[in-house]
Amino acid sequence: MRITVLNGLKAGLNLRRLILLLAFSATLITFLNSYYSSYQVQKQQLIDKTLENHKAYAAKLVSATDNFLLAAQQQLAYVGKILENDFNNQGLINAEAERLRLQTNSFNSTIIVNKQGDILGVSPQSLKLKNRKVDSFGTKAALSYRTPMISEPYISMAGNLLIFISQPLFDKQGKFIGYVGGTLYLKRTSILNQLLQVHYYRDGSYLYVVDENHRLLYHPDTKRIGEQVFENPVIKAVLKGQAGTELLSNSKGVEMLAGFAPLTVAPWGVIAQRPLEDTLAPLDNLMWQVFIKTAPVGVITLILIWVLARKIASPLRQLAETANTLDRPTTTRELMLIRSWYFESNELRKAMLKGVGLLHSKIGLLRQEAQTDSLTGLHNRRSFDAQLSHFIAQRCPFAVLAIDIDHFKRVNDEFGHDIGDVVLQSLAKILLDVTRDSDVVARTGGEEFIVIMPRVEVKRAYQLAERLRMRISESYIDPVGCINVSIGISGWPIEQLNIDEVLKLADQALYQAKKTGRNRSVVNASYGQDFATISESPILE
Ligand SMILES: Nc1nc2c(ncn2[C@@H]2O[C@H](COP(=O)(O)OP(=O)(O)OP(=O)(O)O)[C@@H](O)[C@H]2O)c(=O)[nH]1
Repeated sequence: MRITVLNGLKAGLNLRRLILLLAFSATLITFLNSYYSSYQVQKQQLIDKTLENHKAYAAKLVSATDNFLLAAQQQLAYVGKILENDFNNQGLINAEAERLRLQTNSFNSTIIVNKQGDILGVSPQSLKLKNRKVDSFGTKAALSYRTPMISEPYISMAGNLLIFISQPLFDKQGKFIGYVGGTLYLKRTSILNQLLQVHYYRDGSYLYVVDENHRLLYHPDTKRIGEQVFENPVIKAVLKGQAGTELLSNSKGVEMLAGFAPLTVAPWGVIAQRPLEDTLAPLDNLMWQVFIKTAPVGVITLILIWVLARKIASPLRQLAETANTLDRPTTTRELMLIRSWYFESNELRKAMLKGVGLLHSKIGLLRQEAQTDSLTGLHNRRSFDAQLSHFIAQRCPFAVLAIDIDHFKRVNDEFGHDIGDVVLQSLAKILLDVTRDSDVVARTGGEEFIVIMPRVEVKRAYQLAERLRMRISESYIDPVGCINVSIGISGWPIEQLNIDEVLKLADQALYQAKKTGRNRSVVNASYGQDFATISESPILE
């Protein structure tokens, strides 16, 4: 039973495992939760910060580009001022075209055109455009619109993708006489892409510029310059004149954090963006560092929880195990040895100790009651049998006296049953008084008693029986007076005799004593004729 219970405790759920489960899961959930929420908060902060930075970055680039375009237009206007009074001076025209390109480095090429579209001046000369008629989209548009202009991108007569910035020329009367213009190459080195490239970061951030036709005017991937991009929410927003931030998927499906702003001088938009993955890469590393730093503390915490769980569960576990064996005599000592170091387990142990004390005293009482004759306090039949078995098991020889009160019915009849009980109690006292401590005195029936005398031979038993009988017959029992008893004697061991036969022999001898006149002791005849003779004790009536 004990083994089964212990196995049950080991195999199934127990307090220690429950505490461990609870503490482990609470710790793990707390750790994961704080780890996850800290990751989420930091991620959001990083995204917000990156978006804001890129918005500011786009705005800064817009301002720089606006300034550049304004400056470029001012330079053209200044050349116009010089030429309007002297538009027939070919030398001046050549010199101004050259100065415009080389002095400020704003343009890749410059041209000065009359109102008929004849190219009067060009720089660099290598373009070989002088005296030719304008033929490209931008140069023709400048001729027809006659206003300060920034063209959309187009392929020039010389085969370059470019934009054309122009300023109309008017004479003193305000009549249109031609224009001065400069190109910015989009795919080759120009002041514009130098300006934008300055802000190229190595952290994965990049920017691009689009015009009103969704065409890329600038992009770090020069192959894409000139490409039109329509399915991009940020481009749509910036071309509507909006500035802001957005987390979007680009044309290649890559998640981007974008800040954007529109130009004021041209219908263009600047978009600065950074892949989300690149933005979050340092965070992943940071979180890994946090994990590495917190892991030892986490492991130590789990070990502490494990140790504490054992310590908390240990006394309760021992109490639970002991609770299954409360009837064992060693239980109290086992309970005392349990280290109940906290209030509840200590109270439980105290309660169990109290319970075990009560249980043991109750068991003792019950055992005593179960073995005692309630009227006389002598051994009862069950206890007598047990004692007998003990002697037999120990191979201890003994003599048996079967004692019966003579004419006890008369006592009952004359004095009543209660007085009869008093007589029985008095006889029990006399028997205890006369016999030795090692003898077993039992009341086995109404007025029948048996005395077992260990290590006493039958002959000696007869002498003792006689002494006993004499003592009883001399004892005055109020109000009955003196009573007599008859005693039958047998002994063990005798070859071939078992215990029932020994008792039967004692009974037979008692019957013999009654039959031959009562108030006498008779040894069973099977112990020899001598005993039969000596047992003819006088009848005292
Ligand atoms: N007071 C009392 N009487 C008991 C008790 N047990 C048995 N008796 C009585 O003991 C008497 C036994 O009577 P009998 O068996 O006739 O024996 P006896 O009168 O002693 O006569 P003999 O044994 O032949 O000498 C009966 O009257 C029973 O009622 C008991 O516990 N208390």
